[in-house]
Amino acid sequence: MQDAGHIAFDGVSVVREGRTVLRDITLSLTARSIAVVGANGSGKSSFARTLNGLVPISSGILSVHGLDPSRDGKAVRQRVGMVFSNPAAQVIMPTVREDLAFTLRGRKLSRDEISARVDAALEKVGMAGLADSSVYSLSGGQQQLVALAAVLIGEPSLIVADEPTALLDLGNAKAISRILLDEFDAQVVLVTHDLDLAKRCEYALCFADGRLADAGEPAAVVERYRRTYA
Ligand SMILES: Nc1ncnc2c1ncn2[C@@H]1O[C@H](COP(=O)(O)OP(=O)(O)OP(=O)(O)O)[C@@H](O)[C@H]1O
Repeated sequence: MQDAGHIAFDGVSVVREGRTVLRDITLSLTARSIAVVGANGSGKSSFARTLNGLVPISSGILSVHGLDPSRDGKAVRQRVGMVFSNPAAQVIMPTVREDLAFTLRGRKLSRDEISARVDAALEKVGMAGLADSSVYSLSGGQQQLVALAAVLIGEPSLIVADEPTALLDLGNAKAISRILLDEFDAQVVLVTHDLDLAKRCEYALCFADGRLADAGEPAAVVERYRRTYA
């Protein structure tokens, strides 16, 4: 597709419950990995959620890989995978295998194809041995790996991860960030308060009070963000 890997905001604002939470955002993103940093309440999650239409924009024009999230909802949801901090809220079906297979509903795949894709996705996140386990018997970190596998299995062209490592121990946090930043070969938008993680992305955005306060090379953006609190 012509616009693969291209996210464009043109004068986008978002009003939630009468309050402007994103103001006049204009940017063009083609980097493979994009960190989103900023203070609590600065608009990072609202920004992330516009990308798959979870939060509708109120004005301006938004194009995500050539799609308009407010109009092409179904296509956008197939193409844009979301990962949040709370894994328990993301797993839907009782067993790991069922949960991953659920993502593929409506894709007209045979049972064998579904099974092969489930196994491959679990292999990618290092959970191959737990396919038939109950999701509820897993640790939070393992559940987050399942949630990520459930996104990967849909072969999205963009993953939007909102604080995906916030509740995880160091080992699981490293596993999630390695998969997202080193192994996944499409685009990633990563909202994070972990500034070292942000620096590992190719590009960074910093929000302040609903405005795009800074954008550019991650180490420089992080350093300027740190200085605002010095
Ligand atoms: N569902 C909602 N309805 C109305 N306003 C909301 C809603 N969710 C968030 N907001 C408001 O939007 C503003 C931006 O919130 P958002 O969650 O986007 O910020 P954030 O930068 O992700 O914050 P944090 O780092 O705390 O997660 C805040 O003022 C918040 O109160």
